[in-house]
This record gives sequence, C-alpha cells and structure tokens, in this order.
Amino acid sequence: MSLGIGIVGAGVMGGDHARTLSRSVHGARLVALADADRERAAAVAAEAGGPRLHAEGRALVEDPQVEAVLVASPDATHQELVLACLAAGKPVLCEKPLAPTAAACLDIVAAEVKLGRRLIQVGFMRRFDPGYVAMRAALAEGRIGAPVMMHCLHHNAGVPPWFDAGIVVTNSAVHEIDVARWLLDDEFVAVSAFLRGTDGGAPGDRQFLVLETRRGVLVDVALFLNARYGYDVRAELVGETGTVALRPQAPAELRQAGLQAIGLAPDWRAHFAAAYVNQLQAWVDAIRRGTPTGASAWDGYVASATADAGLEALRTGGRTAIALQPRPAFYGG
Ligand SMILES: NC(=O)c1ccc[n+]([C@@H]2O[C@H](COP(=O)([O-])OP(=O)(O)OC[C@H]3O[C@@H](n4cnc5c(N)ncnc54)[C@H](O)[C@@H]3O)[C@@H](O)[C@H]2O)c1
Ligand SMILES: O[C@H]1[C@H](O)[C@@H](O)[C@H](O)[C@@H](O)[C@H]1O
Repeated sequence: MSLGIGIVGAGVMGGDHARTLSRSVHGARLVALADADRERAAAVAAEAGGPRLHAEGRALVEDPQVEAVLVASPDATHQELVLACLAAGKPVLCEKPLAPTAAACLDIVAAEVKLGRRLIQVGFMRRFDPGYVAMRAALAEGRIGAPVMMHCLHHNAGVPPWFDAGIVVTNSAVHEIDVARWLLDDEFVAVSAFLRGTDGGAPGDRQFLVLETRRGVLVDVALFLNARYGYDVRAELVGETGTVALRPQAPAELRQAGLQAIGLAPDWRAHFAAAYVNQLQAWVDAIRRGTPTGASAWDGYVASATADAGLEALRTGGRTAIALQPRPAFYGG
C-alpha cells in the first residue's frame, strides 16, 4: 500500500512538491493539502490527483489518512507544525530552515530526543543534487586530496522587498552552510560577514560570508539576491591536489552571432529539479524502510545556529565564533 502524504502550504514549493509527488515519486500518494488560500490549494489539487483540502496545517497533521507530512509553509510556521507532527507520531519532511532561529530548532531537537524516534527530515535538498553528490564522492575517493577551500556563489533573479539582510542568511545562505558541512564532513567554528551596497535591490541583498571549519577549511559564499539575469548557483571545492566543481546545468548550448551560451533557470525549481525528486523519493523510501535519511533535526539546528552567528557577524562587522550545544548521542557520531 502506498504511503499517504499530506502537504502543508500550496505556494511555490508546496505546489512544486505536490506535482513532483504525483508525477515522479513511487510508493506514495498525495492524500491531503492544507492552505488558508482555498483558490491556490484547489488549483494545486487539480494538478496533483485531487487530494482533500484543509484550511490549516494543524488539521492536516491530525487527518487520519495522512501518514506523513511535508511542511512547505513559511519559515515562521515550521516549529509549531513540526512539533505537532512529533505529537501525532508522524514522519515529517520540513522545508528549510527547520526554524528561523537556533533556539526554536533546539526546542524541536529536544522534543524529538524525548520521543526517542527519528521522525524529522529537513528539506536541505542539495544533499540529493547529483552535482553536489559527485563533488562529495570525488573528495571521499581522494581525487583532490585534503580539502583546503570551497568557493560558493548563490544568485537569485530577485526577491521580495521584505527579504532583508537577516533573511538572506537564515533562508538563502543556510543552503551553503548545510551542504558545505555535509560535503566536507566538518563543522564550522567561526563566520565573518560583509554587506555590500545595492543597486535598486533590497538592502542586504549582496553579502559575502567567510566560514572557517574545525579542520581549517575556508568556505566563502557570495550572495546576490536581486541579480536579475537568472538563478545561478555555483560551487568549487579546492583540495591539495585538484579541484572539483558543479557544472552549469543546461540541456543544450547555443553558438550564434559570436556567442557560446547556455540558458539559466529563472529560479530554484528548474535548477534543482532532480534534487527535489531525489529528496522526496529518498524520504518516502526511508519511511517505508524505517531508517532515516537526509538532514536530521540536529543538522537543522546546526545550520540555524551557524546562520545566527552569521547574523551576529553582520551586526558587529567582526568575526563571530559559532557555539554549538553538545550533540545528543541520539543523532549518532
Ligand atoms: N528547498 C528550497 O529550495 C526552497 C525553495 C523555496 C522555498 N523554500 C522554503 O519553503 C517554504 C515555503 O516557501 P514558498 O516559497 O513556497 O512560500 P509561499 O509563500 O509561496 O507559500 C507558502 C504557502 O503557505 C501557506 N500557509 C501559511 N501558513 C500556513 C499554515 N499555518 N497552514 C497551511 N498553509 C499555510 C500560505 O498561504 C502560502 O500559500 C519556506 O520555508 C521556504 O524557506 C525552500
Ligand atoms: O527560499 C529560496 C530557496 O531556498 C532557494 O533554494 C534559494 O536558492 C533561495 O535563495 C531562497 O530564497
């Protein structure tokens, strides 16, 4: 019998996950969708097999037909919904960030540890992207020697005006924070942050972060969230004997009028399409097998604690140490 999934949020990501689930994932079906915006929910439902509709996330979590929950509502709603899933004993894939602050993430971690069962996966989908997976494999196979530096670039075509300097860190840079620590299998100990002026974009839409790991690897992240020309994510890992980088993703290359060009996706949905499919399939398979996969609630906490230190570095203009709570044995390692 396939797994009954409920999705909270029928916006950009909830809609995308609903379509991915109904078209590209085996072993699960979308049985419910929740959004206060009925029209939006109905439009998504019509494209995704006609799940039943709820006006609010909590009602969906309690729906007996829902065996597992995907939270794709705004960041500020995650904590309450994930805690409700734990209380109901239902596995949950929560979009990143697990919660907007480290303190909120720690509450979630404490609740999961108390329950004694790993039910939470955080939607850091880059861990399932074929490009990052290949980079990690090259490092693990010793192809580039010991890691020394990692260069990351994260450009959005545009963001709404409420996307301030802090949200750039907690909502966007948090992807690089998670994927770099996963790739390097290392922990960040300090962060420095630099803001640069804007050219008609939201204040804080251009930032440069420098993160330092316990083993001394330097990771830089250049962010520009109103870059206009398209969605652009790059990464290159520099080792002692070579480098490995993400390749541009394009099905074809144009040569015309003196140009050699590839197209860029308008946003993350097309750019990371394979990662979203792989993440959802891995989540469903993991629930059916009974062994967790992907980023844990602890990883969600570490990413948000590192982002919090990034916010402090932005405020003070100085290098900020990252202080993590001791890792519960429950999360292994
Ligand atoms: N992994 C990624 O690459 C990625 C990309 C974009 C967004 N996100 C994350 O996904 C989440 C959603 O982002 P989005 O861009 O889809 O936002 P969105 O604003 O497009 O959609 C959010 C939807 O949630 C609904 N909603 C709000 N509170 C709710 C509640 N309590 N119960 C049910 N529905 C509720 C809203 O009405 C809205 O339709 C955010 O946490 C965001 O950070 C992740
Ligand atoms: O919420 C989105 C999403 O997480 C994307 O994956 C990221 O690239 C964007 O910068 C962010 O605004």
